Amino acid sequence: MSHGWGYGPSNGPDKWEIEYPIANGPRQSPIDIIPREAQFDSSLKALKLRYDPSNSTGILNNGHSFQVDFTDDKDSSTLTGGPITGTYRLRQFHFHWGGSDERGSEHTVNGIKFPCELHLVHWNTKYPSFGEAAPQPDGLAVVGVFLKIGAANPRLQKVLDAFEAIRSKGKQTTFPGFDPKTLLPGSLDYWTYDGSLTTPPLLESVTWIVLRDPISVSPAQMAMFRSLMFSGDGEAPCCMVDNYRPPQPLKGRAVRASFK
Ligand SMILES: O=C(O)Cc1ccc(OCc2ccccc2)cc1
Ligand SMILES: [Zn+2]
Repeated sequence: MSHGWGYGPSNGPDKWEIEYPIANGPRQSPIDIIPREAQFDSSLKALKLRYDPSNSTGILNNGHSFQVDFTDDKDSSTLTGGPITGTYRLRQFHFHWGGSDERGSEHTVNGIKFPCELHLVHWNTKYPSFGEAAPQPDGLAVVGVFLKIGAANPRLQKVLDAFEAIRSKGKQTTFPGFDPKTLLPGSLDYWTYDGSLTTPPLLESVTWIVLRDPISVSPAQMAMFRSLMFSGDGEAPCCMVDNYRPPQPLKGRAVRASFK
């Protein structure tokens, strides 16, 4: 039975290099973002995120996180502008979080961890599909949004309310009519750099677009994230927590800012 990667002591981020040597590659993610070392780039365009709620289809516990999937057979939910050229289509969004409020995000800012981080995954339509785009250096663009402890987030609650149907690995249910724009902060100011998937296969194909401003999440809502299970029904129960990869070496990469 394949051991499979995960976030535990025997299969976690420090072990991924064994099966995925690119883990030590030149453009790995996440990274620690140091704002005063980011270069303001006046040529960076504003992010344009146009999402059609009718494209949301389902929500799935994939054993590493949960994801909300979107139909991506048309240019109806897209990312344009920002640091990218052309049109990228929304494929799915998912989160990474910690076992307590002082950790959980993948990217950090001046070494500070947030309790949770949202990733909106888009693929470059110059390629015929997500699968063909995923290995290409300009194949994917992921928008990262930090979650910060504060007031309960009613828009996020719509996602959390689906959890009872996807408690354990492999469970999924329909999730129609959800607008991911409701999970974005008021400002779309961002940092951007060339990076990778933050989970195996760790492909170095992601243009990262990390929003400066967080959205809110309450402690009770964070507890709901932690009520999901890495484990499947009939397996030894294991709470889905700390499903984040720590920051990786920058290796000379530039981090650009869309704002002063
Ligand atoms: O947002 C992230 O964590 C990066 C990331 C983005 C997309 C993603 O999709 C799964 C996947 C992508 C390519 C090949 C196999 C599986 C997996 C990770
Ligand atoms: Zn992610």
